Amino acid sequence: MKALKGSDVKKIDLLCQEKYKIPTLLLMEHSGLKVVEEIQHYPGHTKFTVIVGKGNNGGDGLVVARLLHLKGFSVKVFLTEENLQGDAKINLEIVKSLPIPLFRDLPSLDRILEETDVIIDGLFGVGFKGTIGGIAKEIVQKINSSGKYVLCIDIPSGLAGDGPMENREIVKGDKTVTLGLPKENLLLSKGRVYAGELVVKDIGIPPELINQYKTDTYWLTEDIVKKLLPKRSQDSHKGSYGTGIIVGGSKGMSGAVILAAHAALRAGIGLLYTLVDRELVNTIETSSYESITLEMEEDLEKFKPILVNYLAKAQSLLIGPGFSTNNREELFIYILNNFPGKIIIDGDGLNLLAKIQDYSLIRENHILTPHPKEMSRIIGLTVEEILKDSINIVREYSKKYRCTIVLKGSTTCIGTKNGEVFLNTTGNNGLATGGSGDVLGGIILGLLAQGLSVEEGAQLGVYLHGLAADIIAEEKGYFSLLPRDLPEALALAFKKLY
Ligand SMILES: NC(=O)C1=CN([C@@H]2O[C@H](COP(=O)(O)OP(=O)(O)OC[C@H]3O[C@@H](n4cnc5c(N)ncnc54)[C@H](O)[C@@H]3O)[C@@H](O)[C@H]2O)[C@@H](O)CC1
Ligand SMILES: Nc1ncnc2c1ncn2[C@@H]1O[C@H](COP(=O)(O)OP(=O)(O)O)[C@@H](O)[C@H]1O
Ligand SMILES: [K+]
Repeated sequence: MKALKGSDVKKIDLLCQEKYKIPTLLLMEHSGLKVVEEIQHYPGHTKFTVIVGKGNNGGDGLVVARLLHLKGFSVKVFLTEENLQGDAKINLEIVKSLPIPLFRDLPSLDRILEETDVIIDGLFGVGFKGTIGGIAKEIVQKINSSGKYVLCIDIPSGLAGDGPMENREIVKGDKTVTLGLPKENLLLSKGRVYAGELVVKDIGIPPELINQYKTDTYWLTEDIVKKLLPKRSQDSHKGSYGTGIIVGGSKGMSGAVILAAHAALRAGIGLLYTLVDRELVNTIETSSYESITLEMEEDLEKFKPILVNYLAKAQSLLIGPGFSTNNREELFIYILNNFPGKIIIDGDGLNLLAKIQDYSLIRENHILTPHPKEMSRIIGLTVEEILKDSINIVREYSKKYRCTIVLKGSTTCIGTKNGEVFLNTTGNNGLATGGSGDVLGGIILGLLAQGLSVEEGAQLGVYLHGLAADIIAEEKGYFSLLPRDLPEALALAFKKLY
């Protein structure tokens, strides 16, 4: 599904009017209807307060107030400004002609909120810019301290639709009904905290317009990833599903390779090699039956001719899980320069990259899979700076390095060399255990071996990894989920998509 920037909303409004002759007043009516439709899911809530700001978000709020009143609910409107314009003004006049109580003085707000079941936030929409101050700031504070159920129209007031999310007063919603298409920041980890449950509602924008409208950010939804599934056929053999190599592991960190190996195998790979230090060979052998274990030699010069043969076997390579960064530089550089296939650089592979600081090693068929701290080591911004504006930062660096970047988190941002960003929201806090990232690397490795491009493998892999965790959590909850559970649950995740 496409995700919009604040500026896209205005452009889409204009296209609706000019190309499809749909007046914005109709879109506003539709928006109000869809918000009310969502409110009706909550029986027992009969008293509503709508907070109305001076823009079109306030106009949507006024439609909601009218429709709730017509349905017989008790509705109060708190107006921040008398002087509304355009469609919002028309809706204010309608509300004024009905017996809906209107309030304007701030001191009355505490009492009104006290008496309400649900607060509907129509203070600011995507037209919000800069910082929040004055009366608006006080209103947001009152909403947030009310303890009442808060439903945000389009976006929580104070949250920017796209771009950097500043630390300031923002409405904390229980639910956000976003209109037409989701706005970029609603899908990021930080924005999701304010949005609460996110519901996307169709407001009558013609599908032709949406299909033709170009965006460079997408929400990874089932319809997108389904198309990326590798094909399997009855008439096939292990050679049909590709070969991959995992280069990783070190003393005390053999588990990372085992997790990645199980994941690659459950992702459908035909043949899997692991390349590890001599002291790990036995451990890997006894834990991963289906993979073939290759032994790394300490003297790189002597090892090179053997290594070249190993590398020639595979289409995809994962380097980094549990690899350690001690004395690995030369081997790392050699592999990056001599493996022509698709490479996933994860964990200590990324730390080596940050240590070596030679980003010319990165090529188009490489995927970097950093968590925010690893990203910070590579690009030199702080974790906070990265999380505040992840979409634009991932876009900038995946274009700059001309590769695919998977910035992991509760929302994972995938940037491609062409500047597209895909946002993934499958997955849950059960994944917040060391080892989950190793499983992700393995899944992507398996998909790349089966012929997916780096862009496709990253999208499908990240989606499946989260979906596997969601499938487990549905039955068993979040606390006890372990990375080792994920490879097995992948089977159900694939089945859900096929
Ligand atoms: N195509 C769509 O998606 C549609 C969107 N509509 C609604 O329209 C909204 C956007 O409307 P607008 O562009 O009027 O914008 P908003 O309703 O977000 O309001 C912005 C208003 O607040 C003021 N403002 C901005 N930043 C401020 C700040 N920091 N402090 C104080 N005041 C500030 C602006 O000057 C403007 O008057 C959407 O979020 C949505 O709710 C619907 O009405 C219909 C169709
Ligand atoms: N709260 C969460 N919600 C969804 N996904 C999460 C959450 N926490 C972690 N993850 C996912 O788990 C994985 C963790 O990877 P990483 O940080 O590299 O850890 P590891 O040390 O296990 O390799 C990533 O894919 C990330 O997106
Ligand atoms: K709002």
